[in-house]
Amino acid sequence: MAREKLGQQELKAALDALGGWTLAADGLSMSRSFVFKNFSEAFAFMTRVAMAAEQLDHHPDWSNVYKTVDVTLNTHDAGGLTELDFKLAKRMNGYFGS
Ligand SMILES: C[C@H](O)[C@H](O)[C@H]1CNC2=NC(N)=NC(=O)C2=N1
Repeated sequence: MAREKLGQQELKAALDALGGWTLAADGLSMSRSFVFKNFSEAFAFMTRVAMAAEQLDHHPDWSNVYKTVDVTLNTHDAGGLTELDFKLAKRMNGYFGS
């Protein structure tokens, strides 16, 4: 259920409700850049997200340069975006504070 690809309308609604994330041109993934005050804060965020990712068994594609964490989410198995991506994205927004 949680790993089923969302339909076009579900996807639009979920993205609007979430806030801050951009849908890729092909519609198969979504991305957000999180910018922190410094490296420590960026890495603390990544640590919290890593715990959540393990809990959900759902993991981000991400990179970190100094105080910026660039994240892309999708569900490989489903070949697109699923409920799980939105669960993880919501946690990230929560840890970030918006
Ligand atoms: C076996 C295990 O459940 C899968 O490999 C999980 C792990 N984490 C995952 N994370 C993401 N982002 N997409 C997946 O399809 C995925 N699959």
